[in-house]
Amino acid sequence: MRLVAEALAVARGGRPILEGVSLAVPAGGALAVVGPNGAGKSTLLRTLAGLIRPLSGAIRIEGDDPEIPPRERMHLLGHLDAVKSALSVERNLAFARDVLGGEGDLSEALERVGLGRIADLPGAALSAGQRRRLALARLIAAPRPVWLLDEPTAALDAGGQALLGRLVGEHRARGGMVVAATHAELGFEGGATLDLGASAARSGPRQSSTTTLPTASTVTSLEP
Ligand SMILES: Nc1ncnc2c1ncn2[C@@H]1O[C@H](COP(=O)(O)OP(=O)(O)OP(=O)(O)O)[C@@H](O)[C@H]1O
Repeated sequence: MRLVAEALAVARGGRPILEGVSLAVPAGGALAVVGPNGAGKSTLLRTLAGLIRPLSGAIRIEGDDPEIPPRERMHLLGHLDAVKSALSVERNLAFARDVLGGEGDLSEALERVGLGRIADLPGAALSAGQRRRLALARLIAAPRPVWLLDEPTAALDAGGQALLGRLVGEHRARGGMVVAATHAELGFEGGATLDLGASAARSGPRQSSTTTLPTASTVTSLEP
């Protein structure tokens, strides 16, 4: 499989944000999307995820069943971790798994992200880092080949960041693809970078950005 976006142009609120943005992420590949505040990193991820319709351009997953829309192959881990306050941690995960269509074991996923002991706690009681860990559990409980991660280290402690690194490494080793918007160094081994531009916050839409990535054979797992 290969995630491909070609010549994306995206506007928000009637204002052009992205123009001529192309990328390609092969199986096992990782792409860090960087740029200053307002550059359009989240906009790009939301567009890839099918939440924003581009003005022009194309998004596809090569090598996949053409009948399946790309968005159904993607996980978006956004700024808002979408935790339902009244539901327990485990019910939150069950809900997300049902919506996303996964079959992963809930208890295993919660153990993996360090939330096993608070599976019965209501979502409202979670700290910011715990909410983020619950979001990571969704990646495990409902496996999908493309992970779109928006500032994935936000609110995570050192252990949580190491966990994220291991999960990403395992996902890539299985042939999964990762696109991460970030201000931090994520250390994705063998990954590529897409820079949405230094003048982003002040001027017009991002100029054409194209990146290609190493083939899967050159991409190995990520060290924690
Ligand atoms: N709902 C919206 N309506 C109109 N404009 C929006 C909307 N959401 C974002 N924008 C604008 O789109 C531009 C890109 O925003 P985006 O959130 O994609 O940037 P970003 O690179 O992720 O920024 P940050 O590093 O601050 O998270 C900004 O100028 C922002 O004001």
